[in-house]
Amino acid sequence: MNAEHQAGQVQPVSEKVRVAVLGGGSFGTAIANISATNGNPTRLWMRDSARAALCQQERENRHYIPGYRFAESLTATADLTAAVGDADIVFVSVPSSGFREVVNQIKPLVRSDALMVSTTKGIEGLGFTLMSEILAECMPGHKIGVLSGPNFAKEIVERQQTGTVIASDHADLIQRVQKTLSSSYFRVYANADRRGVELAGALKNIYAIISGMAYALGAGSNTHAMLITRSLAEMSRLAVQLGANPMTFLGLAGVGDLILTCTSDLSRNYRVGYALGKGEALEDIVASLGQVAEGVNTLQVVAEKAKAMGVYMPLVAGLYAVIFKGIPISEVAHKLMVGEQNTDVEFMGSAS
Ligand SMILES: NC(=O)C1=CN([C@@H]2O[C@H](COP(=O)(O)OP(=O)(O)OC[C@H]3O[C@@H](n4cnc5c(N)ncnc54)[C@H](O)[C@@H]3O)[C@@H](O)[C@H]2O)C=CC1
Ligand SMILES: O=C(CO)COP(=O)(O)O
Repeated sequence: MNAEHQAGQVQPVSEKVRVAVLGGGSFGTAIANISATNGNPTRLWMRDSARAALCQQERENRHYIPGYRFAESLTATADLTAAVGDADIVFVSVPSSGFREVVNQIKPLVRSDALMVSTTKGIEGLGFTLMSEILAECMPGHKIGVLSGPNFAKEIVERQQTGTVIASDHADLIQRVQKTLSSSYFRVYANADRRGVELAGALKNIYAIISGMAYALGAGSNTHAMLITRSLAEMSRLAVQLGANPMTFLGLAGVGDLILTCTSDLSRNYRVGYALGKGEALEDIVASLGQVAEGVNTLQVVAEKAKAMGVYMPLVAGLYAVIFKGIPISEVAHKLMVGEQNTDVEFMGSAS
């Protein structure tokens, strides 16, 4: 059950499930409404009670996704016990910075057989911990999954045909999530490589920043193609060292999400890179974004990890030098092009 194309093997599961989605931002709202549109009683939890009440009253999350009408089965709430108490599936869709805090809050409230799924694309700095590892650590005994793919919330709510990936060691979790979320515009593929799918979703944000920066500096099509391809090589090189399946990087959660976020200004990470390329200061960019761009934190965590593990990641090192050491982009770009040639083996495994 390793390949994405095996999504077609869903067993019929007739009953609807009770769903909780934690995090009332763009993606949490989109996932919750997909589930509710499929008829599943779904609670969307947000920490701000005034906003939850407003969303419930207006039947939309006007702040994050204006005009996206809530399905009848969707309830917005700030009551965490009510949200997760009877849930069959809990999706955690808060940014990585708040993930552990939220998981610790729900720990005593969730049913022992509830399926836990992270949709968050980030890495916790302390110990290079993935979100599913936080779930495993804080909620032992629960079946855990990761949902990731080329999935702009804005396009999901427009019902643009979209593919995503649910990754888990547990076939029944995969089937449940497929049944809960699948529709004519949202296809959910299966993958048993949880680690690879999760790493891919987090790592691509770094390269989206680089692509946005290159675009701002007027890079041509040759440059963009080189950047995206070398990004894929670099991210899979690290992930394989961390136990991921390289094939995952040829799928939707890998190259699919990388292409999406490296080529579209709907990506917040791409927009951060674009603004950096135009000379704006990082603090100003992040402050004006109003939404999370996980790539900046992920960059720091990954740069340290690559150094500690001795994994060759020149693009990560280059972006780190630009953002955190103040080295001019032109200098870094020049070094990347004329650096030691013998380390630039194109394919993994064919070491020089
Ligand atoms: N927006 C998108 O297209 C996609 C986003 N993602 C991932 O989903 C995660 C969430 O992203 P978005 O919903 O887009 O972010 P967002 O910035 O739109 O919303 C984040 C939400 O989480 C809430 N939040 C932040 N810290 C919290 C805490 N400690 N406790 C409770 N709530 C907290 C915020 O108040 C806000 O409602 C990120 O890791 C992102 O990479 C994944 C796929 C697509
Ligand atoms: O992960 C995403 C789409 O798949 C969203 O990317 P951004 O966080 O860069 O907007």
